[in-house]
Amino acid sequence: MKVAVLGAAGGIGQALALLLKTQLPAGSQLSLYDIAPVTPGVAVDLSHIPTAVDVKGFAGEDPTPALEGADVVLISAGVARKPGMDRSDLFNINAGIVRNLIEKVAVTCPKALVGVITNPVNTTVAIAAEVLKKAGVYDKNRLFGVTTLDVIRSETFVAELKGKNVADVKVNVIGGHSGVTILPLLSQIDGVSFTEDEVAALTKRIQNAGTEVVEAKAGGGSATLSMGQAACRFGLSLVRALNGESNVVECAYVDGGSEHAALFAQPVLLGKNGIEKVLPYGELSAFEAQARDSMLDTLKADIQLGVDFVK
Ligand SMILES: NC(=O)c1ccc[n+]([C@@H]2O[C@H](COP(=O)([O-])OP(=O)(O)OC[C@H]3O[C@@H](n4cnc5c(N)ncnc54)[C@H](O)[C@@H]3O)[C@@H](O)[C@H]2O)c1
Ligand SMILES: O=C(O)C[C@H](O)C(=O)O
Repeated sequence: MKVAVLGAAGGIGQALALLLKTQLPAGSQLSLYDIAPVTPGVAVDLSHIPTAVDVKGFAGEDPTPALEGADVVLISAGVARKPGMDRSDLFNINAGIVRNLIEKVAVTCPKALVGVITNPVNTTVAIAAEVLKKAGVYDKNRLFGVTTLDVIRSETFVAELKGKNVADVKVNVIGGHSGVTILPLLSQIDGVSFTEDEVAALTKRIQNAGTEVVEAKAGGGSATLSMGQAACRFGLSLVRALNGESNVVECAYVDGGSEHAALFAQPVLLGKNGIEKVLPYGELSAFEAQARDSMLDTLKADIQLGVDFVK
């Protein structure tokens, strides 16, 4: 099994690479790529950790050597927010970065499962899909926007608020990955109930959690460590499914035939070919149904921006 991380010298990339080096199954290969010249050194550093995961690092303009033979590609290359910015403000720089990297994926490892972390995810995944279509290798079951951070935040905040063991709290988050498009389904959590005020406040906190980190880091970037953990969880789920494990389910932003938008985050069952089945997200409360419906104009506009960028 070979996992490639693109953007591997960055805040997310290094945290993710460390977690993968310690948690990928024995015999896996970890392939790190970044334009930053330090990247081979990051790989040497990780290679001293005693696990049976082989690590190689590549720098420079061309990601091809890192992508050769990759089964899973996780992309966190690009710029991060500073206070006062929205994720959409990253579009101008990150759109071109994702397009160029996916063009290489299309040629080098078109069958890989690809997880896009780079923001604005609502748009960069649309860009990735269009690039893969243009190259004639698009498989909607193999492309994912990584929204796992919204899931782990929801689980953490709910456990904190309700005094639960976080290991017992499971939350699905649907929609997209920015502001009002992030919709945690709090009404469905087993054994937990909320007042209307709690639902409103918690939903808002989860939607603004990225900004909470950006402001706390005060110009030093956005979530990197929690995102490294989230991306590791998602990447390992892809690997487990590729290795034949059953019942691997994650929420992700996918082209899953949603009635709401061309790309929509919801739970998916993962298998050897990526998405095995798009799962229904269940019944919504009145609050959630209203929130879902009112996010759709924003989500569709974000997707269209990506489609237009490639066309
Ligand atoms: N999906 C999510 O939930 C989520 C969460 C947090 C951050 N993000 C996004 O992830 C991205 C990365 O965040 P970060 O904190 O790691 O940023 P960072 O600046 O620390 O790291 C980004 C890395 O990308 C590299 N890079 C830039 N252009 C590249 C290219 N063309 N090819 C390869 N590498 C390239 C840089 O050299 C840098 O090492 C941002 O867009 C951020 O908004 C997404
Ligand atoms: O908020 C950001 O800019 C980064 C990321 O999308 C997050 O949710 O933390």
